[in-house]
Amino acid sequence: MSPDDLKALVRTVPDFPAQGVQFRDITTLIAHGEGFAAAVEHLAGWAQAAGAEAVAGMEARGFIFGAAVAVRLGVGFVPIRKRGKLPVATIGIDYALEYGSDRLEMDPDAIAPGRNVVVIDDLIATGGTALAAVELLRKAGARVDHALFAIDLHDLGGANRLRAAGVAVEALMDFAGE
Ligand SMILES: O=P(O)(O)OC[C@H]1O[C@H](OP(=O)(O)OP(=O)(O)O)[C@H](O)[C@@H]1O
Ligand SMILES: Nc1ncnc2[nH]cnc12
Repeated sequence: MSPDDLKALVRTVPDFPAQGVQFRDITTLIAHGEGFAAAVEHLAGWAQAAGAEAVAGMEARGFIFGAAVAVRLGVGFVPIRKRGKLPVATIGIDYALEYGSDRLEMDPDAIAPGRNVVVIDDLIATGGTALAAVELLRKAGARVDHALFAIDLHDLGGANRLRAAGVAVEALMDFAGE
């Protein structure tokens, strides 16, 4: 399936979770077996070309694509969690979202220092989540040079913010970001 075919599988829900936000919903994409597999295959190709030694994904939607790509490549998966979920001492960072703010945490033992980790999420909007994940992984000693997304809301500038932080960015689909 081409990226245009995949784009047609994404549902747009107006005014969720706040007035004026066009929510780009992957539920309909991942419900489609062939579409989900094709999206994972595209992302896995990029992750392999980036030399991924591990994949990191952000709770919750980043787990869906990130874990699938990790299994596809036969590498480990690093879960970047929302606040208060991990049973051990964590490193954490507060960050702003298109529609609110939150905190990401990770177990510093989840990745060996020096490992080449590729960050994967369903979507990049402002880039706040992905930048926080990159910062956390780097704090844990990982090398983070690549981030991959199913969807880029390009008007919101997140991909360029990541590039300014030294991270190469690829996305399967572009959507207007309002
Ligand atoms: O580029 P940003 O402006 O940071 O926005 C993108 C993030 O927002 C969504 O997650 P959300 O925090 O809504 O959580 P969820 O995955 O649990 O639904 C999405 O899955 C990304 O992680
Ligand atoms: N517009 C949007 N649609 C879906 N997920 C998002 N995360 C941040 N902005 C989003």
